[in-house]
Amino acid sequence: MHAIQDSADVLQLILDTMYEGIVLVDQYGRVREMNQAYLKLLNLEKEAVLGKHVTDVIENTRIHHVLETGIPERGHLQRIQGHDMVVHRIPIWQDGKVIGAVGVLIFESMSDLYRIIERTQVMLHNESQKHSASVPTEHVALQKRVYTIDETIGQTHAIKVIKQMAKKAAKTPVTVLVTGESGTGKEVLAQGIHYESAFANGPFVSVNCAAIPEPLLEAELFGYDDGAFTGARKGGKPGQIELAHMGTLFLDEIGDMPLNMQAKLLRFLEDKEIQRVGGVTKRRVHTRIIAATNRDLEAMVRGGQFREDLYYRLNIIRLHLPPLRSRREDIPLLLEFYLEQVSKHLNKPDVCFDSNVVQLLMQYDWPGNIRELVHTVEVLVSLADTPRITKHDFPPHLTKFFEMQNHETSPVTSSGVELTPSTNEPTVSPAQNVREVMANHEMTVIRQALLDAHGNKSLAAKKLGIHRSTLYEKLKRYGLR
Ligand SMILES: Nc1ncnc2c1ncn2[C@@H]1O[C@H](COP(=O)(O)OP(=O)(O)OP(=O)(O)O)[C@@H](O)[C@H]1O
Repeated sequence: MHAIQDSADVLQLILDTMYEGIVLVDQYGRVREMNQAYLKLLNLEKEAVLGKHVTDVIENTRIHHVLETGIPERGHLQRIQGHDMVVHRIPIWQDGKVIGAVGVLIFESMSDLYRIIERTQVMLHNESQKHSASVPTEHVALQKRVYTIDETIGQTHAIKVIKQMAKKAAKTPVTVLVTGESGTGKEVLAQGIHYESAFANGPFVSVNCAAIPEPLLEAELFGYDDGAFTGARKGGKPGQIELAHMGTLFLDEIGDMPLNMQAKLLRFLEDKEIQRVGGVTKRRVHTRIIAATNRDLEAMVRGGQFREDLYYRLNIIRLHLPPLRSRREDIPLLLEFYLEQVSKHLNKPDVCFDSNVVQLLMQYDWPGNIRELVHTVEVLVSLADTPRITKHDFPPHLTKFFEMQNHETSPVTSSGVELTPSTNEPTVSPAQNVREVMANHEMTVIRQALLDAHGNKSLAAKKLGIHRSTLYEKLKRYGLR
């Protein structure tokens, strides 16, 4: 890896790595910098934009107004190339004068926005639940629960069985292990259990064990006391376990928890007591644990990467969420639900799917499961030029999937994508089994996503609608780098 030369290189690298479009203009509104993401979206070369007035480069921009007013505009909608995009326009002040402005275009972050909104709702819900202890019960009844088990979408037999089991689990305080591929709804189900359990008045605390660097995980989970380490906050800090007191602790990606932390978690499960890092006293914590993973814990136990005793402690009630491709009848329900949600959010109430689109999407494999479906609906709705979304609006990886299917199926109609399961079964040679075909397809989709993301794995994972750790696993499995 080349050493990064100086701060200018670092800045350029940061700008060009971001997937938000960034434009910098001087006090006269002339473009001084535009990053790769923005250039790619506008389909322009950097040389063609530098020095030009921003109004000659970006449609419907108001960045020159921001230069005049000096007032930032955050989260505004701007129509570019027929699509509504969310932008920030930030003036740069120096010595009491506006010397330029930065425009940030967040053109692919609808799902991020929704996730923030979802989290805020959960936080608000938790807050209101905390305060509700002192208000009359009618107020509690009026509270809108964010996710109940019944609200989660799914009518297939497998899902109905899981919902029934989840309801039973909610009535007990025991540990639940939720398994299933990334994006199948493990956290949604965990929230459903929480809000229907005796812990519902307490907080739902979610910890992603894969997202926290190993050295920080202990302090994050168990908290720390005053002076536990250099830079430790004065007065110490409670850990996530303590914060989940009287509520639910959701340990996501538990399979990624390092062995030494597994031992500490096991001790907590046995004693129900925690000791903050650098602390001497023990604190009793009453919380229900729901753990989740997309990894094969049994294989990890056999391979010595996951403690057997912890596995048995966690695996008291096991709920396995099947991948979306094995419950295809739920796809139209999910499409309908998210179409309504997204079109409301984007203020495009008339948008609908061509019936053929739903039929096609039912045949897609959804490697990123429901998360990928949600993301796809967001992309389709936000980029739709006309109210009726057709197959021509599909993102490239979907079009490619159906082209491949067409290639493998016979006969195909003139439109090329009129596939129905009864008439156009994929022609799979006897030597190939379904698993092989699916793996080949998955490999192609991943390769394409990596190419599209110029090798940036986080971006590729985002495009695929899967978690980064899942992408790494798949790359390893397929020997891709
Ligand atoms: N049954 C469902 N009904 C409606 N939306 C769902 C359902 N299940 C999941 N979703 C949506 O799918 C997305 C992914 O769900 P969730 O985060 O629960 O998946 P996960 O299995 O925990 O993923 P990961 O393993 O990557 O953490 C979220 O946007 C969620 O709202």
